[in-house]
Amino acid sequence: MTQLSAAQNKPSDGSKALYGGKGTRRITVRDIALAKERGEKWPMLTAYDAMTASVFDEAGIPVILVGDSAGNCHLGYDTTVPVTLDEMSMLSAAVVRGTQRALIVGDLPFGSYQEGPVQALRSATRLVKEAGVGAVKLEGGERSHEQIRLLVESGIPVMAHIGLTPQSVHAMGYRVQGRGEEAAQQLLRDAKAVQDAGAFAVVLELVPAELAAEVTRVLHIPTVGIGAGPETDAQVLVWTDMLGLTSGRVPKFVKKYADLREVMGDAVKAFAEDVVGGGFPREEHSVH
Ligand SMILES: Nc1nc(=O)c2c([nH]1)NC[C@@H]1CN(c3ccc(C(=O)N[C@@H](CCC(=O)O)C(=O)O)cc3)CN21
Ligand SMILES: CC(C)C(=O)C(=O)O
Ligand SMILES: [Mg+2]
Repeated sequence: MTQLSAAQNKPSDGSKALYGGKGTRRITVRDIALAKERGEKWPMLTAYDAMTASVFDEAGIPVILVGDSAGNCHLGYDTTVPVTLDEMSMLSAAVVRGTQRALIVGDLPFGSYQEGPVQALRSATRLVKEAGVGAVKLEGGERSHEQIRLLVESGIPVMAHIGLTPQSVHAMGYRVQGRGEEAAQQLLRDAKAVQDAGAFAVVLELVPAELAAEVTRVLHIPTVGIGAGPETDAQVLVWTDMLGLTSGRVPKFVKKYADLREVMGDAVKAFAEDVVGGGFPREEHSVH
């Protein structure tokens, strides 16, 4: 177990930062808390399989979310709503196996915690014991504070998620949250509720940048923005969006860092043309 030096406020194993730090020791929620004290920003990405997660882990991404966005980005559903706990457990276990350093956060899917704290604990325990995640995430502010409290009391770190909560798409749509004085006050109450319940971080999804900045100043736990402007402590994107693999429309807050759909499509067509035209396999790909 690596000792943390309170005086330096740094991990004492030589790693300087969540991103850019060294070593393969698993990052913990304690490391996340210290990053906020240092005023350090950090990146988070989703992943749904071991291979992709290993790329992000080797690139130094300190926190990987096994998002229920797997529903529409990996499993072919239209939304996150149909995703099951069995599916999340299987995908989360793969991401844990593919990584050494990143803190792995498993999303609790719709229907696996809404019944109450006991159901939430049963579901989160499965992700911790079967999949090996270091933390879980669930949606909702004031409405989920009892679930968060019991999980944290039971020893399971919780990342909260407020603002746009996609599991409620049939009730709220995919609309910006926290616009107007009343909605802004509700978002601030939600943020304080999850902090008071013991969450170690909170995702702010699709909220005005000024409001996300205010929440980030008011809270002592880190905020993780997605469509929430530049002032949050961390930023998260869905990996298939930022690498250009998502089919169809992506939210406007996404920055596309590569076009893997084009790269993969071109490569697959080159293979197909080789097969049809006799360009593959050649002598060097053959055995005798
Ligand atoms: N591919 C993908 N990317 C995501 O970021 C994502 C998912 N899927 N699935 C789960 C949730 C759903 N999310 C969404 C889905 C739609 C919008 C959207 O349509 N937003 C509009 C703005 C709406 C408004 O202005 O009120 C947009 O044009 O971006 C945003 C976030 C974020 N998450
Ligand atoms: C967009 C992030 C925060 C998420 O919840 C997911 O990918 O499921
Ligand atoms: Mg999610």
